Amino acid sequence: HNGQAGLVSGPLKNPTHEYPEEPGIDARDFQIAGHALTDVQRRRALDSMARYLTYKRDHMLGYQFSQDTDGSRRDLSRFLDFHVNNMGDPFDRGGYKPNTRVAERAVLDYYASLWHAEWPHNPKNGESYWGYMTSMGSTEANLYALWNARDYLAGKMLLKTKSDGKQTLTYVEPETSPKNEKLVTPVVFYSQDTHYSFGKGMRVLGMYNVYGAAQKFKYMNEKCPIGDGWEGCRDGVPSNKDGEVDIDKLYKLVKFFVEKEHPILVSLNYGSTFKGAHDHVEEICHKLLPLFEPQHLEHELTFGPKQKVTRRRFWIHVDGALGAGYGPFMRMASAEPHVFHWTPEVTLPAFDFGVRARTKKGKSVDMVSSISMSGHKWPGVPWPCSLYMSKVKYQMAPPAEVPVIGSKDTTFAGSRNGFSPLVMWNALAQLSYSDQVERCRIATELAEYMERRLKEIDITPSLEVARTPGSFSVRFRRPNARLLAKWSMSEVGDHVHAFVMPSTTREEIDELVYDLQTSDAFIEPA
Ligand SMILES: COC(=O)[C@H](CCSC)/N=C/c1c(COP(=O)(O)O)cnc(C)c1O
Repeated sequence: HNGQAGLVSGPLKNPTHEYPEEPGIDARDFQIAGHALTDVQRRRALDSMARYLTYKRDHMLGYQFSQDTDGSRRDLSRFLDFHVNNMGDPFDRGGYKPNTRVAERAVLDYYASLWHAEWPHNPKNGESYWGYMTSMGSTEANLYALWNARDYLAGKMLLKTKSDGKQTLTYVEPETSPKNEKLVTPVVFYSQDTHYSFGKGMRVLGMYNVYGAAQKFKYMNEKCPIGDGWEGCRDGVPSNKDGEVDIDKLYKLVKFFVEKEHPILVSLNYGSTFKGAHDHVEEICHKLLPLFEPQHLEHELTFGPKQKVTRRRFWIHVDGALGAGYGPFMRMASAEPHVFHWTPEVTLPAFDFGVRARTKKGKSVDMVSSISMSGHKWPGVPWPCSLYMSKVKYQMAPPAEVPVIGSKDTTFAGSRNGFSPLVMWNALAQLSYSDQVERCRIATELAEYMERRLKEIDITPSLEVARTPGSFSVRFRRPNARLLAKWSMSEVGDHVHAFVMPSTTREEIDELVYDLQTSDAFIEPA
């Protein structure tokens, strides 16, 4: 239509843009313009979408999205009659009353307990947890972790609680001068297997990884502390073949930047994107703590106006987008096989707020500052959402009390999804810890089954099947585009992965194995 006022033409019938098409979906059925579609037109479009999604749901093996939606439609469709919005801090009442904060807080408490945080949230207790459910996926939770860490490490504003329990904003801004710039410029360490959205977050926040910091602060003319050279750190800290961060190289790089007086931000994967690997969080924390003593542990920063604040100058974040959802239950089963009647193939590393290390003087230090987890991966919420969790003592100052929403707001967004907390709550409320362990057992057995069946496929060249122990991701050589689309495969180089989730079935695996044995499975049509 020409955008003029008055009569407008009907929907365009011949799209001028060549959008990517999906078989079974005709873009022309979905075009909308000046005239409303008839009910028949709308229903035809929606029916075609339902048919398309049904097929794709039943053939989705390529992403770590559980396809079971835990009865959300059955139990929660009535809530689509409400305009819920959890804007503001989840622990405030907030001015917008159609909200589901009580469910959000219950979900946060559930994971705070599983992740060994002090709960319930208590603004007067710096050691107690604080967190919120995001409107985006773990990309938002990781972005928030980077932002929280950056401002904490730079000595920026923090929520403070006065003796009378009232929360005030203590304005702290480091008295930086050019010579002090390094004091407030954190260097971000993460493995090369880290999700690409982490790099997005760093660009948004103007933060530096090892390579960027070496460039900005002109360390490139010094010998890189790891053999790979500075170029070898461009995309993060090198990983091993299983997708876990190389601990020795991480240590050497962190040591280099501690000695340069930078604050240190380390993000560790727990269930990495492609290989489903678990960084050894507890071992890494124990190895790094001596580097942080004493200057990075109790560092006094002089702030204006003439305030001194003691801060840590390191932050350990755990990107548990996938693994923070199952990790607690896998570790429960490993710790008490007699209770759960199953022992996982490996004991996954400790990863949460319960990880502590001892200083040289024997003082016990809590090491993990924040955790992110996607709700739409292991738990099965049918759209992107996540949890961000940290501690009150690290919580950033909100913009001053926000009268318009009747709440302080330390979350990232303005309006916040209030439906996700309800879906998460409903999913969690149906399952006991034993049920959760059973989900892990079934998924593990299916991952082992998939690995075994794929390895039985005798083709040349080999399928190169691989699975990191303890991972639900089975990797193999990339098949043709038709099979990639059929199974929604995620590819890295000339390999793909199939992720086994609680919704995966043996039938799906058998059909995938059949497909991979067809004569053209690895041949692209001319
Ligand atoms: C190829 O797989 C992906 O890109 C998925 C997102 C789609 S679900 C697989 N992973 C997202 C992800 C993210 C980003 O989470 P989302 O924003 O929820 O997609 C953060 N951290 C890790 C370790 C991740 O694996």
